[in-house]
Amino acid sequence: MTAAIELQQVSKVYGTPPNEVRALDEVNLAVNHGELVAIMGPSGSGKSTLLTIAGSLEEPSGGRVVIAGIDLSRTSGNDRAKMRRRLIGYVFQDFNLLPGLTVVENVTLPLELDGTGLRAARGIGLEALDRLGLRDRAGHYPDELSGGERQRVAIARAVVGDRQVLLADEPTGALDSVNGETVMRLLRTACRDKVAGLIVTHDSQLASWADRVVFIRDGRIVDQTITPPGADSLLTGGQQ
Ligand SMILES: Nc1ncnc2c1ncn2[C@@H]1O[C@H](COP(=O)(O)OP(=O)(O)OP(=O)(O)O)[C@@H](O)[C@H]1O
Repeated sequence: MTAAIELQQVSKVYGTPPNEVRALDEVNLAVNHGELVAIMGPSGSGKSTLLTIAGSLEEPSGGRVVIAGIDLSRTSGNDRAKMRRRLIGYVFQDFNLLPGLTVVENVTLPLELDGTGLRAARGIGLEALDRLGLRDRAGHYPDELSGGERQRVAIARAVVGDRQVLLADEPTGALDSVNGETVMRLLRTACRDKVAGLIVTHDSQLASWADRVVFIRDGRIVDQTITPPGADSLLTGGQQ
């Protein structure tokens, strides 16, 4: 099976000698469709760099990134932008919702940018909101929502349409522990089928929602643990 995301010998060097920083050092990582992988590691170890490179928001200094079988180094800037809109969803700690758009408009924006008609986009957006328990908030503006609700809107926007890759950098960082658990459960659910998820978190309790936890230090993967099946349901007393 082709992995949804594949990093092959990926390195990233910022700056120039003598001030260069090797943020990633020949990282190999593959995430399959339906798999959720958590990245953990100390501050400055390269977690965010790994995520931005996996999401084609930055280019590696060496190595290859392959998304859904497509080698990004062999695509044009235009095609990469298209892939980012169509295949990859991003969830950030500060939600990144546009304040002047309603909840459903925020969710459907990536679809519309990609040419989906207004009505069709709205239908798909409402369905995604429904799945996240936010249908009744569709016409509200982001500043009328709680932090947990805003993060759920960001997840709806990230998984709407044909997304195959979900990338999240500290997606629960601004939330209390109850909302943090809810968001992790939703990310877990979003990654059950075709979507591959890669999340950065510093919270080992939340990381245990993932199928696999990858530990990174000084830009290198130093360890991996596989979460035993059913561990996430133990955390919630079986509620999914
Ligand atoms: N644009 C940049 N220019 C120069 N150095 C950078 C840049 N971005 C990141 N770095 C450096 O690369 C290294 C890895 O940074 P990165 O943000 O990936 O770490 P992180 O593990 O996500 O850290 P944190 O947990 O503190 O967010 C750090 O030493 C950082 O200072």
